[in-house]
Amino acid sequence: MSLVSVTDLGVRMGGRAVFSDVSFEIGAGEVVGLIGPNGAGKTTLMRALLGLLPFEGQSTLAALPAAERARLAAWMPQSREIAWPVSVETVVMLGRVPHLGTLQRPGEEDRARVAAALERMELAEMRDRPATQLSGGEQARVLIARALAQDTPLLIADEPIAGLDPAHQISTMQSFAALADVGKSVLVSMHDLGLAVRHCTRLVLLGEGRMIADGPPGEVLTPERLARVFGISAWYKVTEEGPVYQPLEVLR
Ligand SMILES: Nc1ncnc2c1ncn2[C@@H]1O[C@H](COP(=O)(O)OP(=O)(O)OP(=O)(O)O)[C@@H](O)[C@H]1O
Repeated sequence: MSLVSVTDLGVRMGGRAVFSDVSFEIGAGEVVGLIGPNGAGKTTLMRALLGLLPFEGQSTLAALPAAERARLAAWMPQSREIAWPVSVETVVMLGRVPHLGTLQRPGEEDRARVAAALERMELAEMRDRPATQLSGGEQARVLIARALAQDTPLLIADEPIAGLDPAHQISTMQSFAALADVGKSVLVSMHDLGLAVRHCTRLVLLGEGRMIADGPPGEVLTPERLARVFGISAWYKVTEEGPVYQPLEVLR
């Protein structure tokens, strides 16, 4: 079953095409890493498929009414600023809004989902602190927890691990894998190719104004593509500890 399908998607901005003819589907149980150099159009692609900006082509998600879309997909944008001095728990509870009727107060299930998301992102002890007083990485974890609490079949996250310490980068990617294990899916943009190879079931590579590749990580990141698209070389090996991918040198 496909959770989202985009066909011939294209976006123009500032009078030029950011990308065109992008087509892919995300099924249940996938962690799809969206990779590509700065400016390749990763954020633009995510916003377009959510219907947050004008595009050419089709997106099944963008075609849905807003309320239905919020129950199908949680969106974690790149900007991390939490503007209001409300508690961590209150911010995470906002993830439950799509599940509440007008003027309906959160119930037992909502509180349980929020507690699980706080636990998952190791925020339980900070639940009463004003979110604005947390560090940048802690605020990012609060927003990931909010997206987890939304409890949607699909989570779309724009560079969620940027700025997190190594332990929280790994545990966040493991949280995404755990979602996939229970049949949910994640579309996650990221620059850390090592973590992408290790934790994503599939990679979509964006560059040169189009989708260059879509497939298993080891097949997408060939030395030729790495050199052409990112201008780097890398060392890759499937070890007893899982796949290890280490960027090495700049080639240009
Ligand atoms: N509002 C805008 N007007 C004009 N051009 C824009 C606008 N927003 C983005 N762009 C351009 O679209 C291109 C893609 O931007 P986007 O932010 O989607 O890239 P990205 O792959 O997410 O980059 P990064 O890895 O740096 O976050 C860039 O060249 C950018 O300059």
